[in-house]
Amino acid sequence: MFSKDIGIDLGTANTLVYLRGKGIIMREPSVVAVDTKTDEVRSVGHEAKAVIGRTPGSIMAVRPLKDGVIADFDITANMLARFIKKVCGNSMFFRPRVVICIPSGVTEVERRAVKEAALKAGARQVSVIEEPMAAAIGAGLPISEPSGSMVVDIGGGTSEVAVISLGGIVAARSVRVGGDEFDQAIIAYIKRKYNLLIGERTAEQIKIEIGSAYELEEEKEMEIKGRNLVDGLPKNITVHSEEIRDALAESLQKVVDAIKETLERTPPELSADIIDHGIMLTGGGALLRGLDELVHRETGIDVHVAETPLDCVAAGTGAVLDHIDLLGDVLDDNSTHF
Ligand SMILES: Nc1ncnc2c1ncn2[C@@H]1O[C@H](COP(=O)(O)OP(=O)(O)OP(=O)(O)O)[C@@H](O)[C@H]1O
Repeated sequence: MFSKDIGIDLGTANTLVYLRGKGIIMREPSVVAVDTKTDEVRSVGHEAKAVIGRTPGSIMAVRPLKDGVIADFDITANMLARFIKKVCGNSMFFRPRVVICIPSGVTEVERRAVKEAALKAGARQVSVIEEPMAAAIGAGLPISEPSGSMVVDIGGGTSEVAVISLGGIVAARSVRVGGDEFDQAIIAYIKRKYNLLIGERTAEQIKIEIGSAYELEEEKEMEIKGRNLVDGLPKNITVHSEEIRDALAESLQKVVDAIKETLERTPPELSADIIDHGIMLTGGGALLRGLDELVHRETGIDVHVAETPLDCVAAGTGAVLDHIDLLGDVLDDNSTHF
């Protein structure tokens, strides 16, 4: 009754925390600012993201998870601990039970490492849930029924495609392509075409403001600032949505290919269900304009975008906490008790 059970979506781009009975209570970028002289963590989340690309020599903004894997374990553990403290307060009197969702590409060693980090941060019991399963539950798909559902979760570091039936993953594919690669593709394009160097934050802004996967009814344009590689001076240019679509095409094709490969490996009865129910897109990448249309054109199947794509995974971990009796089976069975 007093326990603060929490669900955590530990993503490469964002970390979200769900508090049982309350809903999502924290959304922060998975970024840590570290003082390289003392190895001290200065700040995490929004505060740390604001300094990316703007840090003085001794302070470095790090993203401890990259491409769907934990690039720096100690910093990930530190970040997780700070986030858990933030939502549970400093008093660890009522230590939380934690359901944590991690990218499905992580190794067994990393999975154990994340559990350990959560325990070190004060959790009483830690269970892990696969990302596409959490996304499917969060998007409201009928995962427990004997009917096939397809979910495509496009995050920062990875895109996960899965077909789920009877509470289990029947076919799945994970590719290390997501919002980060889209941003890098934009940086490379602008550099090649305009000799202009832009930062990751600008590239993400361009993607969100004018990026698209399919022709737009009304094409858009945006003025951007960067550093001219010819004379080294700051420069403004105007970019158009058609150009950004070109820049993104190759990366998007990798996501489409992963969907097609998963469909090819799906048992025929479940394929029939997917044709009836359509494909569900979740994760921040699902917000890219026209992505549903592109996937529809390429597969011939109806595509739906989840209502709040960025929240699906966290909402899914929360639903498991709220209905542990019904959904507990989707957790890995060897939860770690302290
Ligand atoms: N409106 C938008 N259009 C396109 N991309 C967006 C939009 N809003 C957010 N994104 C992108 O979504 C990504 C973050 O999505 P999300 O929070 O689902 O990832 P994550 O769960 O942290 O990553 P992963 O699943 O790889 O661990 C970022 O790359 C961000 O730029």
